[in-house]
Amino acid sequence: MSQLMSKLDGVSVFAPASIGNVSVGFDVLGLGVKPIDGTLLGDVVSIVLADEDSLTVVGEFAKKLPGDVKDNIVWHCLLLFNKAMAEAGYKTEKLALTLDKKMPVGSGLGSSACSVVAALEALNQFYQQYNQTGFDRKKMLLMMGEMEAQISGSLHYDNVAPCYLGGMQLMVPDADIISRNLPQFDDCFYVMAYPGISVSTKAAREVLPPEYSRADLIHFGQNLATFVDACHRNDKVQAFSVLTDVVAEPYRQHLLPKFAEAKQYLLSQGSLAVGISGSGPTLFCVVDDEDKAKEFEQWLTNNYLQTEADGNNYGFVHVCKVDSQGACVLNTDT
Ligand SMILES: Nc1ncnc2c1ncn2[C@@H]1O[C@H](COP(=O)(O)OP(=O)(O)O)[C@@H](O)[C@H]1O
Ligand SMILES: N[C@@H](CCOP(=O)(O)O)C(=O)O
Repeated sequence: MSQLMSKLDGVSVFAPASIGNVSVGFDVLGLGVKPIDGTLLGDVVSIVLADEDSLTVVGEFAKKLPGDVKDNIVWHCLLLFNKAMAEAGYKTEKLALTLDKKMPVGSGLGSSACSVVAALEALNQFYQQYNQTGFDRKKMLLMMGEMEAQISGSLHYDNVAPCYLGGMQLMVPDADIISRNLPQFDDCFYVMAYPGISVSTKAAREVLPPEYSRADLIHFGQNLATFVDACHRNDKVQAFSVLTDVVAEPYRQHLLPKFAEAKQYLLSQGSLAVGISGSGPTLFCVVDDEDKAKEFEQWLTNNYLQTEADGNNYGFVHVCKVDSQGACVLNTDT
């Protein structure tokens, strides 16, 4: 073991928060985000060689996760990764995993995706460094999608893809590609307001209607197509002018106290767009002026945060920019 340990002390991977749907692309559009003040908004998974497989959960939101670590999605990621390694004929080792759960659960910030991506990428990085085995981008995305589906009840890549790859990701119906990067607007700020209450993704999917009208279908297709076209032409005004959600927001906003009032206020004050991040309750607001972003951060802190049933307030607001890097290995001294 000591000879093996000297070969590789361990690996830590950070996976960032993301905005699922971005209003116009239900289940098919997602954006990785990072706070401009350097806060690590995302989960970290660290791995070292051990005598037994184990998972330890630490961090601010550890207590919100299942008590038995075998119910934690990170544990399922280890099982899935080991199975894939065996199928590929690669050797695996006993590992001690630590999840630093920095992300609130049921927040609309892609919390489960952060854990899934950090875990699978940490395992992949570990084996790439340890014995030059592991998987390519496509296999990794497929495993990430499988884990996200297990936890949320349906397959959607709009959190795992931007969390893993960074930037704005558009899911394409081609099993060889899965996701394509869309050009983004470098001068835009995304003010992310997590009110501190939890909304389960599964429950927020169940409130959606099973069918949509022809008018909604046309509206949806036109908004998404116009947004994608505007991103490619670097036309910020056009892009954000069509950021309207006809699929989820009308049916979910009643789950988000004060969302409608906050949206109305922020749009009246010059925000380019306001929407529900993922399935909520986090609100995102787009602006292209840093002072305005900070002004909205303060307003949302005063007006959008809520008190949980236990009397605590777990909410926060961050001014973010696009995270173009996605999941990354942290230096051991980070
Ligand atoms: N590592 C983990 N991170 C997040 N959720 C987890 C994890 N492990 C298990 N869970 C469970 O998965 C569910 C995730 O809920 P979900 O609403 O999908 O969260 P989010 O929208 O924040 O990704 C919760 O019931 C949570 O207890
Ligand atoms: N497309 C999904 C996104 C869920 O995101 P989360 O951050 O709430 O897990 C949906 O809208 O259901």
